[in-house]
Amino acid sequence: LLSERTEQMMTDFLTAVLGSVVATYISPLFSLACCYQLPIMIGARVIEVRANIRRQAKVMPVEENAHKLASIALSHMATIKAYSLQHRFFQMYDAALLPVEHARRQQSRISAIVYAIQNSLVFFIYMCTFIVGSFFIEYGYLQPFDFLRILFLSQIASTRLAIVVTSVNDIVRSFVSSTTLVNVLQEEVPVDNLSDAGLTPGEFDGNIRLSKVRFYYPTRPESAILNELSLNIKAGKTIALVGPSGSGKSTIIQLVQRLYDPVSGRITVNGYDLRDYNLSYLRRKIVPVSQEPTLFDATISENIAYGLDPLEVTQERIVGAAKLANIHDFIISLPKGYNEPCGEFGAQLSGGQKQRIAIARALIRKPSILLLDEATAALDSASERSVQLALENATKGVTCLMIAHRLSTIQNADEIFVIGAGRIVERGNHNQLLQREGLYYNMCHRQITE
Ligand SMILES: Nc1ncnc2c1ncn2[C@@H]1O[C@H](COP(=O)(O)OP(=O)(O)OP(=O)(O)O)[C@@H](O)[C@H]1O
Repeated sequence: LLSERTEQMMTDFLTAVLGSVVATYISPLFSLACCYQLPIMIGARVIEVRANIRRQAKVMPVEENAHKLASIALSHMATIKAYSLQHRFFQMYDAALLPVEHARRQQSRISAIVYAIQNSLVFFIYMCTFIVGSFFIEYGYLQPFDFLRILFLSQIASTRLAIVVTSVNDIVRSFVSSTTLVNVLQEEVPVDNLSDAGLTPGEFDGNIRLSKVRFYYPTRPESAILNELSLNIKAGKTIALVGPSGSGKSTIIQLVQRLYDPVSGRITVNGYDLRDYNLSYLRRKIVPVSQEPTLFDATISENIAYGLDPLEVTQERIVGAAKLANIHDFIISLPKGYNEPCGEFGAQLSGGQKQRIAIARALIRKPSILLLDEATAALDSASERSVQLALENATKGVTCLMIAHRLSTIQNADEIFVIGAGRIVERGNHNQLLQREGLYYNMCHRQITE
């Protein structure tokens, strides 16, 4: 009898333990799984995030267009006002933003539906649990106490799981963003502007040699811009590039700056291949002045010294560069002198003044090679004279490679290269080229008769 009682007790005990384990661990999970809470919540979130990401991918280029339009409008405000184009730009901007608005509305709708499902689902699950629980209790499959345990544990579990569900949003977003980021990081950069590697020789004489350079722009590999072009520029000389529009003059200047690398052939400066130099060293030695210099929304001093170590640049150096660039007298006539703001894109200055500040910015770097891409083309004849004077100062003792459409501005160049169809078709000084009566002669003749 004793053994029978003991056996019965043991069985009861084991059943109670097993039942309690099942009730504590398996039943709540089972009930949760049965209630579809987790899969539905996660599923809804994933659908929402994916839909939003897909929509975002479509919206992004549209948003970029709108941003571009806004920045064009800002930088050409004077032209827009002059031609009364404000209304047209408003319409274009509105039209550009319409698809964005549409997509954003769709995104909000999807988010609202998902939010509603998630929140009502909890109450729906309580309802299901009570219905199923009362059924089990009624038919003796479950004790009321166990049911309460299940309910209590499911609540704890669902709160924890809700945290997981909210993170799904971030996980999917991070996954998509990190994929984009990794793609960007893995993209091959033709010229790595941030690299610290490369030569920084103590001597930099300014000899430039282009040997059989072939080049096409990466976006247009089918049209060759330079065809095995070779030219040699001696240190300290002033060289002019002339030729018809689109013949590749600015491209040569960009290659010498190493904004691009030649497809084949070599460009050497100071005897070394451009690719071997440290880029920031190279950019200090080879300085460009373009037709429309970019000034920043900062003071004149800051614009002249832009990018240089503030500890290295004294006011004396800034003033020295401004004097050489023939702009000092104008600067000191301003109410705040060197601390006068230039305005956005240098809007508070004339074309000639901007150009001379840009020349001062180039000169303060003490370049060995100066690249002038139609530096006086946008100026009237009075401004051109003062900029020309600034350039004469700037080019003393440095190698200067210049492009000019007005051939009168390059007559004194040591050598003139006439570019045609990506090659050098004529070379010599002004008088030699006139005597040849070739392309240069015709260009000069056309400009005199115009
Ligand atoms: N970033 C670019 N991508 C693709 N093609 C370009 C790019 N820049 C210039 N080109 C093309 O390369 C050719 C040479 O242009 P480049 O600016 O060197 O000529 P250019 O002789 O300086 O002309 P211009 O005298 O009119 O300034 C042109 O046909 C031009 O359309």
